[in-house]
Amino acid sequence: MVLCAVRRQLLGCSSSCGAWARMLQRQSSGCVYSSTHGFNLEEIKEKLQAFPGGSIDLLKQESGIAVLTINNPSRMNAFSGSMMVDLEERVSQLESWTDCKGLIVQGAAETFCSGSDLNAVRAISNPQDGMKMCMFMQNALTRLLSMLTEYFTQCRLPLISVALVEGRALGGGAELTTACDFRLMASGSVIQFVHKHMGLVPGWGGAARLVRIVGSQNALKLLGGAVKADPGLGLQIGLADGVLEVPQAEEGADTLLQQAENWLSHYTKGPAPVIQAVKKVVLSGRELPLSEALRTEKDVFGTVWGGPANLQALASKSKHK
Ligand SMILES: CC[C@@H](C(=O)O)C(=O)SCCNC(=O)CCNC(=O)[C@H](O)C(C)(C)COP(=O)(O)OP(=O)(O)OC[C@H]1O[C@@H](n2cnc3c(N)ncnc32)[C@H](O)[C@@H]1OP(=O)(O)O
Repeated sequence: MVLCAVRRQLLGCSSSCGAWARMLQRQSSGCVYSSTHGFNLEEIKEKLQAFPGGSIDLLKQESGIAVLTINNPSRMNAFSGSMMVDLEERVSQLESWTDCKGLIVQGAAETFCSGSDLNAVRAISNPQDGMKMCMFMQNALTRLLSMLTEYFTQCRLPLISVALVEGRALGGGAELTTACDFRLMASGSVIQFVHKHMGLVPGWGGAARLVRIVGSQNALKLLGGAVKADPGLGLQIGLADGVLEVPQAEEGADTLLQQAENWLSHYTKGPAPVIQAVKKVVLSGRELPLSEALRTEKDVFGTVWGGPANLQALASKSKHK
């Protein structure tokens, strides 16, 4: 009890010990949902594994840029239950990759993702199972984007991410694009929140993130109208951060993935600790109250001030006396 009182005093936290303990437990688990929400990770993983098909493949490269591929081409890269479990495990792998700087999320076979596997959706269409799948995917995608919430106040995946959208990103696939910092759309591609046509709204956190990306009016139009956002509209409303030309068959043209890596490398060039610090200070500036954001910035600044990259930069400028 004393510890709670001290912690409350130090942090000005007026919450009860119980709430603080629950928050710490959620914070330490790094997730939005925990057992206090009736969320049992192992139970939902077992249920999702019952719907096999496809995979989520992860390639970690020397450059510090990883490539995550949604791989279920026979189903337009629809997310089977086992792919949802794969995704959570790949996020955990990325969180333990200390040299990470960037991530590109793409789909296999020239398309992005057509959302949840409808066969799985039909089988778990009861409210209880739907809620559990929703909480599972929200936890995984919140960690992927390393969004800061009142429970998840530590950036565990400080990399800069890009959704490389080719073909179609529909439903949960559209939501997955919003769990990346940037979206690069190939010519002819479409991002469409088709949820309304399914009698649904986003459940993987896509609505909350979409409002932050395009604003509430544009989000209302995209969701209310199930609007097909092509690259032109995407650029216009800020949903897309760039448009890539699909390379023709001629030899030597950069693939879409190479174009995306070239684009991302402008922002990930430099030592991993510095790039990771950039993501952390931007995240906290975006999502924390000002005083907390300033404290976080101070703390992150302290991790790079006088560090190897800083000292090397100073040494290289020593001739400028
Ligand atoms: C939280 C959101 C989340 C949820 O509520 O759980 C969702 O995402 S719900 C799902 C939302 N997604 C959709 O509604 C898209 C459904 N698919 C389509 O509309 C079309 O397939 C397409 C993506 C527009 C492509 O159309 P087309 O080019 O005509 O190809 P096919 O329709 O023949 O598809 C090829 C093949 O792929 C199978 N497929 C496609 N999408 C899915 C899917 N989401 N789930 C399962 N299977 C899917 C489709 O059935 C075809 O298979 P075969 O019939 O065996 O050839």
